[in-house]
Formats: sequence, structure tokens, C-alpha cells
Amino acid sequence: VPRHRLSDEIEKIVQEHLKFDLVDDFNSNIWELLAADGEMKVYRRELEENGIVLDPLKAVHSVKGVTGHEVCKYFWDPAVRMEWEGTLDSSRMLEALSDDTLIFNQVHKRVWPAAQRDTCFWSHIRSVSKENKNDLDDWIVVNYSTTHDSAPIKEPMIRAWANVALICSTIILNRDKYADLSSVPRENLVCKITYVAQVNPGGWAPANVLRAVYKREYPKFLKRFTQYVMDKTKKLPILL
Ligand SMILES: CCCc1ccc(-c2ccc(S(=O)(=O)CCO)cc2)cc1[C@H]1C[C@H]1c1ccccn1
Repeated sequence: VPRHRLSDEIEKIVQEHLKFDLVDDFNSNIWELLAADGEMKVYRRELEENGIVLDPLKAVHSVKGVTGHEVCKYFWDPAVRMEWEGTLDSSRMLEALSDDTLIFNQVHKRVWPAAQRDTCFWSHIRSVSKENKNDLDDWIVVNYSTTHDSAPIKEPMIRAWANVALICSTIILNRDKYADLSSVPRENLVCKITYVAQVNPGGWAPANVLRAVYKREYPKFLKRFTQYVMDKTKKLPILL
């Protein structure tokens, strides 16, 4: 795997996500259910630092008819970002550090009365093999804020900081019926999705406003993205 200037940081952050995000800690009372819609459940933890809302967000979802590779690929692919992302004014891919690591600069739609935000982050995609060799690999995308010469912080824009992971497992129903996995019909696929996001809005914004935006935006964002992947893959051969 070709190394680059961010390889060490990426390895550290990805391993942290793989170690912590899939822990089922929902029965403890640290998570508060923000929204539930069918199989999708979105939780938050209240966390503030110097009066700035940093609420960690964790969502789980179960989507029929797609693989984890497909979900992560569409989440990572710069070519389709503006097709599914409804919260952005723009998205620019600044640099491809390798075939699995890109750097983005994105301008978020303004959330009144807060000032407009932009983000600059590396986005890394990889597969993670399972203990049971019969299982399909898990897939993960991590979006983690970084700096870049082509994305200077320019007033009045405020730079928000994000640490986001999308982790997907694929379940094949009636697995033993199929010798060749690529012939599995889509109705026998279930993708288990875990999405975690910790965003620092980068500057003061009223806590009640930010919490209202999180409560509104994240469930909508996840529902829109997963529906987009189902629509895009419906007629395509499965990507294992
Ligand atoms: C004041 C704005 C703060 C703010 C900055 C940034 C983000 C944010 C960053 C990254 C990602 S992602 O999942 O990596 C997809 C990248 O295209 C999603 C969201 C969210 C918010 C907060 C507002 C919340 C929100 C949640 C969901 C979508 C959009 N906005």
C-alpha cells in the first residue's frame, strides 16, 4: 500500500474507529435517542467544551439490497458527492494522496443564524476482513479534518472540524444456496451500517440552534444517503 504524508495519522484514526465504534453501548444511558425511522436509529451524547456544542452522534441502520462495499464506495466517491449531499453549497476534491485517500474542501449551506461553515478533511476508504473467512469483508470510510494549502481559512467563513466514520457489514441471507457469491440476488443482502460523527462547529453558535440543526439534519442526511445508494445500485450487478 503506497505510503504518503498522512499514512501514520490515518492508520491511528482508522484503528481507533474500528476499536470503539462497533461497541454496542446503547444499553448504557450515555446515548439519547434523537430519531428513529424504521431500521434507522440516531443517537447523540450531550458534550460541550467552553460552551461550544461537540455532541457526538452515533447512528445505526440496516439496509436491504446493498453491500457494505457499495455503501462505502458511494459515500467516498467525489464524483457523486453532490448527488446525495443536500447540505453543501460546494464540494472540491483538492488532492488524491493515493487510490484510497482523498482530501476534500466542502462549503456547508448556511445554518441561520450561525455563520457559514466549511470543512477540509481527508477521506479514506478500506476493507476490513472478518474473523470468519466465509463472511464478506467489512468496509469503512473515515472523514477526518486536516489542513491544506488549497483550503485557506477565509473570513467570514468559519472552519468546522469533523471526525466521521461510516462502517458497514454485509449479511447474506440463505448463504449456502449460492456457490458463487456474485450470483446472490439483492433481496438476500442486508447491510448493517454504523455512522459516527463528532463535529466541532469551529466557533460559537447558540447551543440550542446547533442541537436543533443536528436533530433535523443528521436523520435526514442518513435517510437521503441510504435511499440514494439503494436507487443507484438497484439495477447494477452487486459489488462484493
Ligand atoms: C454549523 C454546521 C456544523 C456542521 C459542519 C459539518 C458537518 C458534517 C461534516 C461531515 C459530514 S460527512 O458525514 O463526513 C459527509 C461529508 O460530505 C457530515 C456533516 C455537520 C455539521 C452540523 C450541522 C450538522 C449537520 C449534520 C448533517 C448534515 C449537515 N449538517
